[in-house]
Amino acid sequence: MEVEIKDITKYYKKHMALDHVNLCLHHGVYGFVGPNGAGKTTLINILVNVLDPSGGNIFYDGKNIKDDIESYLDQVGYLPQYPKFYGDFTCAEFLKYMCVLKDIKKSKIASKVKKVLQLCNLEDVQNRKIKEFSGGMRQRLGIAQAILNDPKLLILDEPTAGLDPKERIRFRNVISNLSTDRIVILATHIMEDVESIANEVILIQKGKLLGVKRTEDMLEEIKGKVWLRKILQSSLSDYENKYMISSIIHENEYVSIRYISDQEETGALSVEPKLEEVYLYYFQSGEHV
Ligand SMILES: Nc1ncnc2c1ncn2[C@@H]1O[C@H](COP(=O)(O)OP(=O)(O)OP(=O)(O)O)[C@@H](O)[C@H]1O
Repeated sequence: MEVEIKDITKYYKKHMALDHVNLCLHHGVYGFVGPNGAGKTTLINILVNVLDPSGGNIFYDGKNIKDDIESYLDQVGYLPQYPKFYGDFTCAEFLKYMCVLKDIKKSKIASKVKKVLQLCNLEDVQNRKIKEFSGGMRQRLGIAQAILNDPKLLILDEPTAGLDPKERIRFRNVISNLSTDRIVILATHIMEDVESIANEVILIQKGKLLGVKRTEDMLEEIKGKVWLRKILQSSLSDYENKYMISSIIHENEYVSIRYISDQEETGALSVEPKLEEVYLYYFQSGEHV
């Protein structure tokens, strides 16, 4: 299984939202990461055929998706950034309805719905109306509808935004269990999610692909560049002007800061980097990719 994104550009009027993006994806979970407005949703909308690119092509297993868009879309599952549901449907009714829209054979609907309810931990609430669902339950329902057709390419646009930690972990586990033998693209700003489930990270900024990196390689790259130091409150602004600061904890007249510096920082403690700090390192200046 291979998805190849070849030379994709997208203009919104004169604004270039994607600038000759080239990318080749194989099975596994990819974190799709970049600042607001980087072009993630635009590329996703092109991948799910909601938008046409201004230039370039997408190939699925070597075939241009435009040559047989129906067969390609049969392989795609998609959870949009802001999914809409019919609140008066029960969870199970909604999934059955989605099966019909997805053209799933009538004889298979009951077993498909049962399977996704189980995978997404929704069995207990299958007969409740969606309007009564919490944010986490809605997101799991969003995944459930996206995997009804057992897609080989599963695309999730910011699926854990707004979820509490327990629901996020639950959601991450669901995604991990789905990741064998398919491509999962997870667009997110939550680096903790990327760290715990993605094998590789696609980095995008201002419409340009910066690279595809393994999470452990990214962490390795900034090893020895993250520092912890206790400073006086009064010198905080100097540090803020000079460094990328990833955390600030106030303790009376002192502040504990974690910050990123390429230089050896005498008097500061070198600490294990977090993926959030990698994000800062890559995107604050854009120089490091
Ligand atoms: N329909 C549109 N018309 C005009 N410009 C658009 C449209 N959709 C997106 N853009 C612009 O294209 C660029 C990429 O937007 P996009 O939504 O793809 O970014 P994103 O990485 O998904 O951002 P976020 O993380 O905030 O969701 C931005 O500059 C945005 O303002």
